[in-house]
Formats: sequence, C-alpha cells, structure tokens
Amino acid sequence: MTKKKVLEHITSVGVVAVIRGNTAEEAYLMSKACIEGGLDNIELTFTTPDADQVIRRLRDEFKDRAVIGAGTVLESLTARIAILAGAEFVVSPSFEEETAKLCNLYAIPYMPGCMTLNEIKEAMKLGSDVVKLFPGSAMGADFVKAVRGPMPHVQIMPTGGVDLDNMETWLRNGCVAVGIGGNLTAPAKEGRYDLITENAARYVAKYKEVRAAL
Ligand SMILES: O=C(O)C(=O)C[C@H](O)[C@H](O)COP(=O)(O)O
Repeated sequence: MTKKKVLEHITSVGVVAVIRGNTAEEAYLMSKACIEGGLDNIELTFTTPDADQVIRRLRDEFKDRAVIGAGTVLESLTARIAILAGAEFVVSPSFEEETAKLCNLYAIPYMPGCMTLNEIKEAMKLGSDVVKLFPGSAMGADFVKAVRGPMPHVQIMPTGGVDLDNMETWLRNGCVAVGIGGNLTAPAKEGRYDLITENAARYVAKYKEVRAAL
C-alpha cells in the first residue's frame, strides 16, 4: 500500500490497536482478534519479543485485510528492522529525527509521540502527516483543541489512556484517530481473545458513530 493509502486507511478506520504482547504468540493472537473484530490498523510494539517476526507473520496472513505497523520504535535501526519485516507505518513514543528521515526514505508514514508545540512542529517539518500525542492521558483533550487554534491543519492521534468512554471527547476536540492499547487487549490476561474481538468491534463502531455526528 502507498504511504497515502496507509494514512487514509488509518484515519478512515480511526482507531489503531496498540499491541504489546508478553510473547510473540500472545501478540499475534491479540492482533488476529482485533482484525476479526474489524479493527484492522495494527501497531505491533517492539517491547514484544521477536516483534519483527510477528509483523512478518501478520503481513503474510493479513496483508489484504489489515494495515500492519510497528510501535515503540525508539531509534532508526529498529525502524529499519520493522520496515524490512513489512511494517507499513512506524510509531514512536517520542519524536526522533533519524527515524523520521529513515521513514521518509522508504515512504513509510512516521507517527512520533509529541508533547509540545515545538515537537509537533519539528515532526511536521520532517514529514509526519499524523503526529501522536503521547501520553494522551497526561495532556488531555483540551490540549488538542488549543493546538488546533493556531495550527488547524495538524492531524493528531492521542495514545495512552484512551478508552471507549473518553474517545468521543478526543474526537470532538479534533483528533483524526486514536491509539488504544491496554483498554482493548486486557482480556488477553485470561486468554479471552473473543472479548478482544468484541472490544475491537465496539471501538470501530464508536468511531463511526462519533464521526457521523460531527
Ligand atoms: O510505545 C509506543 O510507541 C506507543 O504507542 C505507546 C502506546 O501508545 C501506549 O503504550 C498505549 O497506551 P494504553 O492505551 O494506555 O495502553
């Protein structure tokens, strides 16, 4: 998929599943459960053991059904490994210039975590079409509304503490998408992947409902 199509897909589904597995198998099963629930933007984080192999496995199995990216990419070497494994987008908890350049070189969307206007500006100057607000819970949805005053063109995706209850406020304040980890995948602790599928379907439906009302 082209960079443009990946970004369109992320912002049209509006929800990114942040997958942080204790094992590679758990991360694979979490991702599969989300895709089965219609949440087909998968951010496979690099705290997961053998994350690159999980990305490759997901790409092989779901390449026509889902967009598979990499999360918790702390530096450009990890970004390159992720891209070689098939990652179609790259997410970091902070902004990292070398990673931005590397992603641009391979035409891969880079969504870095930003907490200040200067970080957002630097990320956009280096080609990030969507910036992640992280940790979203520490900043709050009012931050997004305020930033979009002077910068109405900025596309923000909050991550960290987003759930089914506060998602609407984030979207109403101007976010283009949200990233959701723990609140989506918690049932994996009891091996209840069926509940992850249900959660995923709820998040996708909620996004559609809120977007239609905006
Ligand atoms: O490391 C990254 O690149 C990340 O994307 C961090 C994640 O956004 C959060 O770990 C998800 O936070 P929760 O939804 O509260 O579980």
